[in-house]
Amino acid sequence: MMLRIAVPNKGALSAASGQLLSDAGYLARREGSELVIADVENDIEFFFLRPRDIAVYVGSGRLDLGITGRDLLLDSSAAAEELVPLGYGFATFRYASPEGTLADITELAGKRIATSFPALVRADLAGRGVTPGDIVTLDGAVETAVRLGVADAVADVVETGRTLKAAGLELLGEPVLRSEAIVIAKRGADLSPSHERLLRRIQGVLVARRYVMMDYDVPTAVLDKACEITPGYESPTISPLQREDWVAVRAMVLRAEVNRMMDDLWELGARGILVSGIQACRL
Ligand SMILES: Nc1ncnc2c1ncn2[C@@H]1O[C@H](COP(=O)(O)OP(=O)(O)OP(=O)(O)O)[C@@H](O)[C@H]1O
Ligand SMILES: O=P(O)(O)OC[C@H]1O[C@H](OP(=O)(O)OP(=O)(O)O)[C@H](O)[C@@H]1O
Ligand SMILES: [Mg+2]
Repeated sequence: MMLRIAVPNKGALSAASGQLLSDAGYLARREGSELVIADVENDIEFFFLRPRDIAVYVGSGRLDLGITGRDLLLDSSAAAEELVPLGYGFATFRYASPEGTLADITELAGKRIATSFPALVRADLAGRGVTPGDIVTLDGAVETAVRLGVADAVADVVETGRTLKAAGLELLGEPVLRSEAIVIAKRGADLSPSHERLLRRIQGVLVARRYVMMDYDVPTAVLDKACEITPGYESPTISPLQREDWVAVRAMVLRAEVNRMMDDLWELGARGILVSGIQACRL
């Protein structure tokens, strides 16, 4: 049977999820409005659904895998679990209250809290032993709830913090959780070879985004030290050079560390240091 995958149809996770699947070699939405597309060549159907509903479909077992936000999964009561963090859609989930009113999360006791994530908030407050006055469940734009007098504080997704600030709210306490886009599956489900293949493709894209390939030449005398700087993903490749007492080294390195590594290698005596992108990989 065709693999069935749930993908966010709009909102903060939609464009990056489409890009990820397209980079992994799957068919992309042409109109941007299709509800379902069949990628016959890869034997996969993609269902474009509301990100909040995706855990429900996957938890029910009707869809094999889905992409959603960690916060949305935790707020749902679906029998679904996180398999792979995807490295985009980063946001924190936080409490906020009008500037200068509350100093600590414990002061939420007895207060009305507006949120689109009632289960997440209930569980978090219960874990802290704080009993709220009421949880006011709203569909969105919860920051406005305080100004309009239906709540004393909010619990919401915060990325830049601009929306909160504009509403005259300030952060309260540390983040409840750090969210990002994730791949989910039905809890405890066995993964078939075709599930595994899709996950390997996605992992391949994620690694190709995070790593680059580094090549350099180094005197044999300092090879060990050079390999400590660039230990590679598994192990660096060492090749002979025509020039005596020198070798060529090739290693995958984290993109974020490239410049520091090049400085260190140069000071060690390495030369001909080249960095190139990884188009795709399976590791
Ligand atoms: N700046 C952001 N604003 C909102 N959600 C974000 C942001 N950055 C990441 N996310 C994540 O996106 C997911 C929410 O998606 P989205 O906002 O598309 O859903 P929604 O609020 O139900 O829909 P919409 O806002 O389109 O009505 C959550 O997992 C959230 O953590
Ligand atoms: O910290 P910021 O960068 O300001 O982003 C966070 C805001 O973005 C989201 O709203 P969204 O646009 O999804 O609207 P919604 O509240 O209707 O879901 C979220 O609910 C916050 O309101
Ligand atoms: Mg939203």
